[in-house]
Amino acid sequence: MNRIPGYEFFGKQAKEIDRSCENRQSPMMRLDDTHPDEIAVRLASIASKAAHLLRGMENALIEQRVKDDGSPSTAADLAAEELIIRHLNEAWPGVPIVAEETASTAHPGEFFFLVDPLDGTRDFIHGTGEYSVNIALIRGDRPLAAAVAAPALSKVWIAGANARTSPMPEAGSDAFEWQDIKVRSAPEGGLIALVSRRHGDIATEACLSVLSIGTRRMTSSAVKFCLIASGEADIYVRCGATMEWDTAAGDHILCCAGGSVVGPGSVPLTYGHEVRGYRNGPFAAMGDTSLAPRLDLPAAAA
Ligand SMILES: Nc1ncnc2c1ncn2[C@@H]1O[C@H](COP(=O)(O)O)[C@@H](OP(=O)(O)O)[C@H]1O
Ligand SMILES: [Mg+2]
Repeated sequence: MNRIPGYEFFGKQAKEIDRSCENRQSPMMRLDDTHPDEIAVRLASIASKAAHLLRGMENALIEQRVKDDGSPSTAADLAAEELIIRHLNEAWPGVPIVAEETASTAHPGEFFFLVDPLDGTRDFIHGTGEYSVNIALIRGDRPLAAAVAAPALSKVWIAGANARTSPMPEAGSDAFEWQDIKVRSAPEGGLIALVSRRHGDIATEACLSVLSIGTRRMTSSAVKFCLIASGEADIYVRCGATMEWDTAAGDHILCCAGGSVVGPGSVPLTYGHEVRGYRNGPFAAMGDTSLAPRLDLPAAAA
C-alpha cells in the first residue's frame, strides 16, 4: 500500500475537508466482471472527492517543495493523493496504484492505476484554476477506464467504453448528469491547437508548423485532452517531458470520444514503463485522426 511521508503533518486541514465530503462506505468492485463504464463512474466519484478537497485548499497558504524534475509539489498534491489512494484501495483492494507523489512505492501489475492527484500544480499555485485530477485504470499497457476532474471549472469527464462529461456534483453527492461527448472533424478554416501554458519547446512548434492552425489556446493539465474530446479544440502536440499519469486518463477519454493520441510513427502510447520512470515520449493528441500522417514527431522527448 502506498504511504505518503509527512502526510500526517501536512494533511490535517485536508482530512477535515475530506471528511466533510465523505459518503457512506462504498462497496468493493471486481475488475474482471464490471463494465468499464461502471468502473469509470466510480473513478469519477473518487476524482470528484479529490476535486472538492483541492478546491478547499486553493486559497490556503501552502508550502512548496521542488521535485527532482524541477516541478513543484505542495501539501495539496499529497492530501489529494492520499484521499484517492484510500478510496481506490477501498473499491479495488490489492490493485497497484502508481501515483505521482509515491510512484516508487508501487509496481504495475496486469491491472494497475495511474494517478495524478493534481495535474498542473503550478497553475494551482498561481490561481489560474487550470488544474485537474487524473485517474486511469490500465489493463496490460493501455487504459480501460478513466476520469479527469477539473475542480475550478466544475467539470468531470470519464470514459469506460463511452466518453461522457458531467458538471461536478456538490461535495458529498454523486448526482452526476452524464452527457456523451464526441470529437469534431478538423475544420477547413484552421485548427484550434492547445498548447501548454508553461512548457513549450522548439520541436513542438516545428510539428505544429506543418498544420494550418487558426487559433492557439494556452491550457494547462489534462483538460487539454478533454477539450479535444468534447469537440472544443482539434490538436495538442507535446514534444517536451511528461509522465504517464499526466496523459493516461486524458488519452482514454479522447480515444473513446473518437480521437487518438499517438507517439512517433503514429503508434498509440503505452503505459506501465517502470524501467523508464514512467516518462512518455513525444505525442500528439487529436480529434480528427486523419491529421496523424501529417505529423512528424521526434523520436524522443525534448
Ligand atoms: N521536466 C519535466 N519532467 C517530467 N514531467 C514534466 C516536466 N515538466 C513538466 N512536466 C509535466 O507536465 C505537467 C504539466 O503539464 P501542463 O504544462 O500541460 O499543465 C506536469 O504535471 P504536474 O503539475 O502534475 O507535475 C509534469 O508532470
Ligand atoms: Mg501532477
